[in-house]
Amino acid sequence: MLHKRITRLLFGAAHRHALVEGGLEATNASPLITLTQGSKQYGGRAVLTEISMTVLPGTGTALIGRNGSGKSTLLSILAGLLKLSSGVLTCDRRRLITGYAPEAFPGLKLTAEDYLRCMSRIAGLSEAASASRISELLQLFSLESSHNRKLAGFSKGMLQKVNLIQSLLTRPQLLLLDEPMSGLDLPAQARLIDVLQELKAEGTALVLSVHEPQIIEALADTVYVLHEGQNIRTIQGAENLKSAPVVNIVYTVLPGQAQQALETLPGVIHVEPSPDYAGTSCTGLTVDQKMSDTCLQQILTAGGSIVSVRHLGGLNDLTEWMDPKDQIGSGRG
Ligand SMILES: Nc1ncnc2c1ncn2[C@@H]1O[C@H](COP(=O)(O)OP(=O)(O)OP(=O)(O)O)[C@@H](O)[C@H]1O
Repeated sequence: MLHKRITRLLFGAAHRHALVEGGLEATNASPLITLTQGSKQYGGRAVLTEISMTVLPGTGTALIGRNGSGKSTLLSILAGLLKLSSGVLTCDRRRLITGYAPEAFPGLKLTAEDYLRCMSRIAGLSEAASASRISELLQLFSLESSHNRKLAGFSKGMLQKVNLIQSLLTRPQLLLLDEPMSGLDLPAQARLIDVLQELKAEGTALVLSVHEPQIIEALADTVYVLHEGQNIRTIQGAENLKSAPVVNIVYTVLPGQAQQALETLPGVIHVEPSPDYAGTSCTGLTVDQKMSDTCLQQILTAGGSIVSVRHLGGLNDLTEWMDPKDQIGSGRG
């Protein structure tokens, strides 16, 4: 009974995706899942309205928005655990290996190790593979000394670690995490970011709901802002996904060597050609705000002229939808 409940709760995702597959084996570049105009209603009340998104392998997608904006609902739909009221969710893989860590995780009567072994069996891991992966992950999250304790006696942060571990057991192609940092201490947050960056580099697609800009900077390529169930804004591009404020400087083209020296300065995020100004070719450079004075000085010293300087807020501009916390990140390393 418990076995069935856990399967439905946490591994329903893989089974459901098998049902909605497109039928063709996808190439690396094709989307893992595509949601087209997905809407969800509860008792006639709209909680998601015509959301469209595409999730590619090796990418990070962040969902942000205030409480009740629809993030968890959207993740459950992507996991295949919740049915759309209208719209279409397609999966381009014959069988998509999906990891899903829901927002709330039950304090079961099983020990952490028994629970994780049970989840590994359901996922089809061999006894040997399961033992070594569980031990590796328990160690990573500093839970090895609690492996024999019952989950019912775990703290919120410890339960969240077990929740994350179960989602990582099979090295998923698609990893859906609902507020993954919730309850984690700073070292655990830093370790989780490292693990997620590694998985992403290996091709796992991440979709996570988050409240912290620093996490977006570390992991996201695209951010969807949800408000009252609608996607009111989509943000892409490294220069737009920095947690600290950035500055965009447009200047007249510099001699090759001077330009190269400028580009190698720390804090430079992005360089691209800019439209001509008064018949002179220009370059646009985006840089961390704290390095902007150094860049301006270097441009002038190299004989360039400054055409414009624009201050961009970085993700902290989105405080309406997120909770910047300076201390996250500082616990890293
Ligand atoms: N089973 C349900 N029945 C009725 N309404 C629901 C149900 N589940 C969620 N909702 C409603 O859907 C809306 C979106 O909820 P959801 O949990 O997706 O928001 P969220 O953005 O994840 O919020 P939070 O940041 O608080 O976790 C809310 O108004 C919520 O009350």
